[in-house]
Amino acid sequence: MQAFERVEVFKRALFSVRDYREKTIVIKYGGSAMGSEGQEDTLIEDIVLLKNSGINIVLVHGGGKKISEVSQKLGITPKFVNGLRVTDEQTVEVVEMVLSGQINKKIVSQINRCGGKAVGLSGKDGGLFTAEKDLSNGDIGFVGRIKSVNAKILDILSREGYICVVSPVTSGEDGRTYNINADTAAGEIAAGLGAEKLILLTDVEGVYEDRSGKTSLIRSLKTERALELIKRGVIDGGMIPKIMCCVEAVKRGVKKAQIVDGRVPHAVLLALFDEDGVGTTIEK
Ligand SMILES: Nc1ncnc2c1ncn2[C@@H]1O[C@H](COP(=O)(O)OP(=O)(O)O)[C@@H](O)[C@H]1O
Ligand SMILES: CC(=O)N[C@@H](CCC(=O)OP(=O)(O)O)C(=O)O
Repeated sequence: MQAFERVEVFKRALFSVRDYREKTIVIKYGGSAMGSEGQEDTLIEDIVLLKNSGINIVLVHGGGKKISEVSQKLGITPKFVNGLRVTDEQTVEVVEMVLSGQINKKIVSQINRCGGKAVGLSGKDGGLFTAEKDLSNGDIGFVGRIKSVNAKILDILSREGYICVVSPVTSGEDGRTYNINADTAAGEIAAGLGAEKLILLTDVEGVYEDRSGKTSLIRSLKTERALELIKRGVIDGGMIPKIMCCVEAVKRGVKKAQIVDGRVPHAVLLALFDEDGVGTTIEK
């Protein structure tokens, strides 16, 4: 790259940092993007760098793959309805152990080791989420629907320099533990905080129009077309809750939502500073 081209890149990045300063970016880190070689270190680095540049970061993580692995070891066969895990009493215990225990604490300690200040929260902590049983897909057990997000707790921690790392497990008003899809939780948090952007990191480049080939990556998607692609069956499985949460988030005031390949090193920096070059952007 020539010197003048490099300068252009620096300038673009500096202007973007200025535009995002003091705004909130919600990042959802999906289980299927976890564990690719070297990628996790760059994600943690990016998050700490962005926070140090004055951008508020909230990281919501999933861990569906790991939950399925542990469940299978315990003789439970994972079952999904429209991308949501059928969650019986035994499964919800596995979900809480894996998400709020193992994965949340691992990410918190990685951020702290990298020079950031991270706090791990589940929906239970500080009353982050109020929830009730989600019956929109029939009765699929202890799957929750978020009724409200306590944005204040996230604001207080953010203002004090903390990066909030959120596990999508919470209690319902009935005192039971509920499993919430991490995309849905991230969308609710983004809407609750009036975030500038919601970034979903996953294991595909973005949304494909034709699942068989890379050439069909959709760069930009309006909410109506996104819903139509679900109806036509082009979008299915774990991509359904992703699209639904993006659609809901942008309807409720989040400026943009982006689905990007989280297996790529520095995926978050690319999503913020090379917006047109990566993933699928969902706008109203
Ligand atoms: N139209 C589509 N374009 C891309 N991926 C799709 C589409 N429809 C369904 N998918 C599936 O959605 C998956 C991502 O969802 P999921 O496995 O739940 O990831 P995560 O763990 O990141 O939440 C992709 O790996 C892909 O198999
Ligand atoms: C209700 C429901 O489906 N909950 C999810 C929560 C974890 C998650 O969403 O993880 P990913 O982002 O890695 O898919 C589950 O049990 O798998």
